[in-house]
Amino acid sequence: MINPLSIQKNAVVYSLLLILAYVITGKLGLMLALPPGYASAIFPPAGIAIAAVFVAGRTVLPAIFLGSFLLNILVGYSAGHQVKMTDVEVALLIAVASALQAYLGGWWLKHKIHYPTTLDSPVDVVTFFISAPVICLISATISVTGLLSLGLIEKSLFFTSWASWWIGDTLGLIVMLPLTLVAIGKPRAIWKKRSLTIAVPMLITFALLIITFVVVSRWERKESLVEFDALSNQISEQLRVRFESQEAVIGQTSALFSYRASEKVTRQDFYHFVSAIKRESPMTFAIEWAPKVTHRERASYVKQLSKEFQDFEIKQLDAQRKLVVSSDKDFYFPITYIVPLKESTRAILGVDLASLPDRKDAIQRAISLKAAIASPPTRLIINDGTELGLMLIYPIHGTSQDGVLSAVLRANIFFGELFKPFAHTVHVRLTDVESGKYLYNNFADNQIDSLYTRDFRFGGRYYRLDTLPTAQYYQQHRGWQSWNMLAVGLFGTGLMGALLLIGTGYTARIENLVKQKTEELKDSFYRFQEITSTLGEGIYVTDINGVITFTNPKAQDLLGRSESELLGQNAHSLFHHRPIEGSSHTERECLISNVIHSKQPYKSTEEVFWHKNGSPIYVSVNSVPFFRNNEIIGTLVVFDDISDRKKIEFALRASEKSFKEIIEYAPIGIAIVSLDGRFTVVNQTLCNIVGYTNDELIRRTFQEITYPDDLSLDLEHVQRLLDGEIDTYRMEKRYIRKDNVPVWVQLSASIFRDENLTPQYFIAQIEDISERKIRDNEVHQHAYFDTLTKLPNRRMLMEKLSQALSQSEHHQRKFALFFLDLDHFKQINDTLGHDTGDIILKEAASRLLSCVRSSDTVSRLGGDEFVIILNDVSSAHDAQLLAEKILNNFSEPIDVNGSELFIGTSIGIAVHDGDTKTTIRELMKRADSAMYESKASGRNRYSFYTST
Ligand SMILES: Nc1nc2c(ncn2[C@@H]2O[C@H](COP(=O)(O)OP(=O)(O)OP(=O)(O)O)[C@@H](O)[C@H]2O)c(=O)[nH]1
Repeated sequence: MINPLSIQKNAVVYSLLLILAYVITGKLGLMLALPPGYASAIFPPAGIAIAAVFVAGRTVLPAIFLGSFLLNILVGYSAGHQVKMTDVEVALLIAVASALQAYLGGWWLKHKIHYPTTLDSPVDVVTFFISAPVICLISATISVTGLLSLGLIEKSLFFTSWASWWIGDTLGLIVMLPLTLVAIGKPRAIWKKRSLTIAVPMLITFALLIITFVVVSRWERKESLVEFDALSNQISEQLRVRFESQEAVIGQTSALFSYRASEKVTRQDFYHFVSAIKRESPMTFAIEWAPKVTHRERASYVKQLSKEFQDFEIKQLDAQRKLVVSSDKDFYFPITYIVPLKESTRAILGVDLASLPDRKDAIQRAISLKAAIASPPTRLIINDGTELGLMLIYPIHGTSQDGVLSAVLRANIFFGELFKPFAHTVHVRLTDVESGKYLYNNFADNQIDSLYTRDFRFGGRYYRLDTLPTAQYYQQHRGWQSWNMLAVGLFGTGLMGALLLIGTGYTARIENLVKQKTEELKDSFYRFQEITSTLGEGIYVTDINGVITFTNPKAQDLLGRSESELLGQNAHSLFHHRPIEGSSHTERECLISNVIHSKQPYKSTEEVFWHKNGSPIYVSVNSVPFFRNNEIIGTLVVFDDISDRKKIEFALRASEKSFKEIIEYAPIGIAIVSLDGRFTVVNQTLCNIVGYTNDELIRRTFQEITYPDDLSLDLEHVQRLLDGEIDTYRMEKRYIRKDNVPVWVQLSASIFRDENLTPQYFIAQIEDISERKIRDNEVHQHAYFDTLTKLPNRRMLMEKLSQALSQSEHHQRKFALFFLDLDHFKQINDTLGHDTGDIILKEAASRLLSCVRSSDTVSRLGGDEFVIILNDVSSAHDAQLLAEKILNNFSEPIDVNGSELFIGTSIGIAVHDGDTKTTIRELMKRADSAMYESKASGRNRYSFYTST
């Protein structure tokens, strides 16, 4: 919690400090001012004040006002030792101007350069530098105009005063703002740091500058006073001459008395003689003769003088300095002769010189020393009695009358006339050393010390001549070099400050940036290290020369080398210089290292690195170039141990090889068939089965080489496989060999699906079953067909009969069963031989077949017996037609080895009408019995079974 009381207390302390700083730096600044006036090359408080407003705002204005006021009062006080009303007015005026300037300047800077500021950007610093002289126009203009209107500076000095004021404030601001900010500015950390980098160099430069300025300005002042010294000497010399001239005047006058030693010097004599001398010495106000008159002689003396001057009396000054008749004294020195004698001097005739103590003293000394003695500065009796002057008194003794001569000198005239021509350039002060009284003084009130002093002895007294250059002299002889040097130097100091601000700001920023970046880098390095240390992949970083600069623990582990064994080594030479087989490759040929040159990432699924123990490590590698500012600076290589994968690969390759071999050498045909039916992999056995070479076969589809009759069933199965209804199927089918011969095979097919159960391809196993088919056919033939005639045998007949019977019953269709027995066949056999008999039998079978439709069945029951199933018989008539056709056919002779033979057949016909109760056996029996009927009826005929 902030204590409001402590804030107030702080505010008071800060205000006091600001006032103190203002007054002290102001006083110091003014000490550098060139006389006359306020022309200081630097006025630090102006800068402090503006900086204070810039930092703290307008709350500091009262302190600035007070500081300025006190400073100017102090200046006025030290000048005059007492504060006059004008001093107060000036101080108030300047305080208002200073506070206004500080307020507007601080506000403007705050507006342009936001506070808190590090004041280090060139834009801010230039803004400050441009703003400073503009801001400082305020106080200079207001204050100097004020001083002019108060009559404190001459019109002619206005511009130089204004300019030096303005420059002083500007330089004060330029120099002090950075220093003030160093002292109290925020951000504190930055400004505090700058006390060494900015404040110290600036203050040292500042101090050196001031020392140089003081030395140079002293020298310059000395130079400027050369003329003053000459003038002072001139004045002094003239004064000496003038003093001596008065001694001469009095000496010449005394000669009159020596010359007329025995006679009385008459007024006439005196007038004539002294008037000539007086003409030669116009600065002498009057030359007087005052005889010594004793009290006893007083009456006669007065009486005698009264003849010339009515109401003559010996007079003296009373307490009010009024001339009254002298009181009685032992003796008197009444002024008797006076040149010039005019209205103003006539009044002092009769005045007893000895009635005034200082003059009496001089008279006595003159008489005793017998020399010209000057009186102390004294108020002359002439005019209103206020005028200062002195008298040079010379004793006359041993002549007709004793007395004193006195030369009266009016200070204003006597010295003024002398000093007047120098008045513009030199202040003169002439002091009577003994009394300390000034005979002449045109020094200013506040000037005490002189620059030139000379002592004189005149009339037995000591006088001191002091001279001092006037403001005008200074004005005319002012050497601006030192001031200019100081101003330029201060500007340079400010400029140096500015450069230091920019420089230190830049340095601080860079330092901070470096610090921050270092932290970030450290952070990111630790993070990087942390991440990389936990990674399953090996990582190493190389510089542009392929030298390792970083490795992670996994890389060290995989390569079997410690970090120190890896760092600083060339990665390629150390563990990637040769492949498993073949000769070593150079780093330039190495694709991982070549990333440096190609500037493109390189990815390899398989590379070989070498373990320290000499064993190969199979790795996948990702080599990425590192760039900084578009310049490649190295590579980051991430590698992963793929030994496990490699083992599996080897195993797979081996198993694939075995698998291929198995397929290749399998005794059955094996094929991988794409989903659209194309053979993609086939083995030799399959090629052999279908008569195509491997290349020919894999250009074909199974559809192309499937026997057309078998295709639909095959495709049906395939569809069911694809639909997932079945996993495998088996079928016997035929392919068409390359030579167009169908070949029977047994196909076993399955489908391969990926992990998403999406069908990928078919796997087909194909077995050549041609031989089995033939065998089966033969067996079938034997089982169901008669070997001799190739007609269906009894077994087949029975099956066919069964079918016919069921179909007949099902469809309510009729069929007819013919039972045939060749007539007298035994006889043929017996006479012509068994072979002939066989021929007859085959011919009979052939003729029977030629009489029926393909849908009918002709079978040999055995011996010379045949049975025909005549399907779809609409009536007995159909059977009758066939019977007749057969008989007719049999009527044709049979050619056996060139001999014509005739054979007849007896036919028995049983027509089945769909009666479900009738069995095969019954039916056969009926046909058989009908046949017997035909035999019995004479053979070579047909009979229908009748139930009677
Ligand atoms: N050549 C030959 N003769 C056979 C074969 N099978 C049976 N036979 C003879 O066929 C003759 C059949 O005679 P039968 O039908 O009994 O007598 P048939 O001479 O035909 O007189 P009918 O039937 O009364 O006209 C027998 O002599 C059998 O030996 C055969 O496969 N080949």
